Amino acid sequence: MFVEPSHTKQNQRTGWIEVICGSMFSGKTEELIRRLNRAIIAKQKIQIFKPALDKRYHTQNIVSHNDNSIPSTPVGLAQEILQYTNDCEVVGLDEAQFFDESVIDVCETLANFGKRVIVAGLDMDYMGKPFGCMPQLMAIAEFITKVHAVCMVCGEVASHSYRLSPSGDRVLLGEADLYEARCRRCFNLGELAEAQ
Ligand SMILES: Nc1ncnc2c1ncn2[C@@H]1O[C@H](COP(=O)(O)OP(=O)(O)O)[C@@H](O)[C@H]1O
Ligand SMILES: Cc1cn([C@H]2C[C@H](O)[C@@H](COP(=O)(O)O)O2)c(=O)[nH]c1=O
Ligand SMILES: [Zn+2]
Repeated sequence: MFVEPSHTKQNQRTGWIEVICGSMFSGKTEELIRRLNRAIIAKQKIQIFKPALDKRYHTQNIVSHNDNSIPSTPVGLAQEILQYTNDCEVVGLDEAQFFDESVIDVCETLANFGKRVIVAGLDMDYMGKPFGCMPQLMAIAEFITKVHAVCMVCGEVASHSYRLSPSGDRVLLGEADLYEARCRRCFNLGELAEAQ
């Protein structure tokens, strides 16, 4: 389990970036909420953001597949985050794969200002390709946690998000009606069957 480093000297604090990545249903949002709740217990000021396009479950809150939730601010552009984060110590971002590419500079700026930045997002899309700015965010992060789901076909460790619909759009919001967590083998077998 990830244990956060402590900010020791108030006036000499360094910031950092943490990335939580994995497939759908792997527990990214749960882990983000867990870390943010611990920051709240530690009496730190937090701000949480999600891309405005992600309106599943709730327009404001971040909600996990097992119904944990925490209030957030939806933003259209990543740059808007800088307007809300002046006096906070911890910044959380969910569904980071959907943010525009300025999210990389925004995270770096926040960390350079001494803030703890926790970013959760899908590392791969439904084709098994790196998703949005997640590779760049992982490159600049101090800490990366890859979480895993359970393969819905064989029960092994799942790293992939298998799309059950024929849509070829990269962005297709949905839940278990449209996606299944799968291990590498079951993901590849599914792709193969579709191609035949
Ligand atoms: N195939 C699966 N593997 C693991 N957890 C699953 C699966 N399907 C549903 N879940 C539920 O999803 C929860 C994780 O949800 P969440 O944190 O929202 O994941 P993510 O943000 O990675 O999509 C688990 O605690 C579990 O209750
Ligand atoms: C793989 C994949 C997913 N999406 C969408 C589906 C969901 O709305 C979110 C992921 O949510 P989660 O919290 O990680 O479960 O992303 C998509 O648009 N395109 C994809 O390729
Ligand atoms: Zn499998």
